[in-house]
Amino acid sequence: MSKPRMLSSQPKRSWGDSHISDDEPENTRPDFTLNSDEWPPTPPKKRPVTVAGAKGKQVAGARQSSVGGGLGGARTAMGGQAQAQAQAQGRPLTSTSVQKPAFVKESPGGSKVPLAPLFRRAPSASTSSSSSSSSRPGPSTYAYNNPTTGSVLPKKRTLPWEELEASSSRSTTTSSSSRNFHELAGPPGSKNATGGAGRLLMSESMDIKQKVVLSPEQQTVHKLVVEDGKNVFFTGSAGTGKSVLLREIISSLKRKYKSNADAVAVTASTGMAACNIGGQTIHSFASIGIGTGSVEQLVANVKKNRNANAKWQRVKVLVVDEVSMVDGILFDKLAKIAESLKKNPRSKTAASKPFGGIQLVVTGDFFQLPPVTKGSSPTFAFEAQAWKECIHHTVNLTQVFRQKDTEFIDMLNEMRFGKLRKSSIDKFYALKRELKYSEIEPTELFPMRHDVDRANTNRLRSLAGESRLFRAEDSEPDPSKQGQWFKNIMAPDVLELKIGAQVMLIKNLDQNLVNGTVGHVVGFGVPELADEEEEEEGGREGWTLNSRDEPVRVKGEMSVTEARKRQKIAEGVASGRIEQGPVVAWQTPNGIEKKVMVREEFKHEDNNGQNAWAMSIHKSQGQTIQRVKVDLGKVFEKGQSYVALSRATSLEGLQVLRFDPKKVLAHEKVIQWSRSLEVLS
Ligand SMILES: Nc1ncnc2c1ncn2[C@@H]1O[C@H](COP(=O)(O)OP(=O)(O)OP(=O)(O)O)[C@@H](O)[C@H]1O
Repeated sequence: MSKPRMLSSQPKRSWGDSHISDDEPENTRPDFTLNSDEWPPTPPKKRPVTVAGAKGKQVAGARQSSVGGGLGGARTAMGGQAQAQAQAQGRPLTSTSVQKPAFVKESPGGSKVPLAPLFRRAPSASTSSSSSSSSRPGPSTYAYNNPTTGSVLPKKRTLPWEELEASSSRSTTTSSSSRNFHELAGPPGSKNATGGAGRLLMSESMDIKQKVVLSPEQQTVHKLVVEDGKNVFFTGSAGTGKSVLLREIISSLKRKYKSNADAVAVTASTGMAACNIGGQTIHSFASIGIGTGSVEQLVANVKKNRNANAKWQRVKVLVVDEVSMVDGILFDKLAKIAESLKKNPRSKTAASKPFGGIQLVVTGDFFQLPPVTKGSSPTFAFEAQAWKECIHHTVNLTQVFRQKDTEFIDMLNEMRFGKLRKSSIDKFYALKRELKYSEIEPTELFPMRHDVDRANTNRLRSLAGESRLFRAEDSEPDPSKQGQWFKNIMAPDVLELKIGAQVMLIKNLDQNLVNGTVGHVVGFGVPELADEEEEEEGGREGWTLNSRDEPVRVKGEMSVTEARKRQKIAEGVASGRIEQGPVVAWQTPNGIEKKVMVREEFKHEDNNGQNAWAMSIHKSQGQTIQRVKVDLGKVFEKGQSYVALSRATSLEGLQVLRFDPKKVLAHEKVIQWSRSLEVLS
């Protein structure tokens, strides 16, 4: 799997979203730590951080950092131009990190916008016995009835770097892992560029990725999967922590099977969703192309392919994310393929085990986006025969983390089932009012991709100043495969930015700078300056260089070493050897502005996040967004309204345009199926 590195911007690929029916990734989640004894969680201890400054080095602990973002906009043409420019400059265009910044627009200062704290709502009191309705090992379906009243997660953190001098007067923070941003078409020696003038300092301490503790119900699922080895489907409404849990499960399973790299197949229904969990599409894993043809044909094809067959033989656990978009017919086919391929031909008595004996870990919310069909009604995975035979445990997560307002949670739940009360309808209508904001504009969600592109392009064009184009590099060594990965990630492969562009973080940098955080570009800087840190903080005696490049002792200036280094960097920037990246002022959930130099490496599992002024509802699936403006006018899919509105963390941060209760629909089959779910205490 290629490890994409991300670069900078210039639209080659638009930001907004890919096609409505395109695969769309889900967001990266912060790291969570399982601690069964501890709930509510206690904040982890801060760890000291060391910083590597030079390109390609890492800031310890900030491995997941990165920004994503994108603007719709001059994509193809600019991409080609940018590429040509980069090639002309002898710069590589390969490498797969993708950086997706979230960009938004400037705003004339103002109050900070605090993000809503994480909320845990007490789960419903309903509990009952499990049922088992299959002839196979009886599937049980339950929700964990969590009696605790959780507390808010630790919020406080400090970023590792403070950029003292950026192109704006505000302080800046930087953190990142490998920096693999490359500017393509930035104006050489741009005035906007921080260039050698920027200096990144390490701030006091850095509690990078603070651990989040899984809730008891999440832990229950984790145990069922990892310790008990059960076939589990866990579901739950939007914001109940399915993605967070899945990430933890994947990493635990990988540890469990560390001697067999192919033991855990991490897959999802779409490329984008797969990318978010560091996996591949279910089709790709199974080596079945688009999955047409009979089971026999598909099995024969796999057997002809040595690698594919070996992969099937070695797999022990199959993880499937976003299962709501997996077609039920495909699910049955996969089960039969697995049974056929995993059958032991040497054993006369060997009967096929369900799904070939592979452990299944499946998650998703069938009330969200359904399988893509051409006109006909979709067949859901839960309708598959193999589903009944193979899924032994269905767990319904009940604790909503994304929203804290119980009224809002109830409204969303009604919407999920497509049945709104009059009072809720009135409230949704009332949400058409303008949102108040001081700096960061609400991110607009549209059903249609072209509306997203238009919105982002218009906003970018309306900004004064020059565009800077950044291209992601792909670390994939095989030239024929380079860049392929880009289409499956949220980050654009080429991103166009200007100072003032509103962007959205699409990776988790730390506890505060999380996927979905929005900010705006305030300048362009050089990450290499991050090498020079704390010692130079304010007011002490130091050295600088005069116009003849001679060290001169001055008060409050930099050391001669630093001065020389900065000088070299300035020269490097001027000659094009050293590339700059965007400096983004993020509005963190606790209302603090943090500036971060964005030049990150994206790995498959890092992908997450969204963009700037606008994005599609499909792409927003999985996101948590503080201020959202949703236009439901062109909603065309059941579950789409629910996905869109459930991205918001609060009613205060949600504006709904063209709300129409008739467009709040759920699939009847899903409603019926959900009634069959029972709950266990
Ligand atoms: N145990 C937890 N403690 C604190 N916060 C959590 C926990 N689990 C999840 N969250 C937070 O809740 C929010 C929603 O989580 P997540 O995206 O995993 O939900 P989801 O069920 O996958 O949502 P969706 O179905 O909309 O994609 C995120 O901000 C996540 O960080």
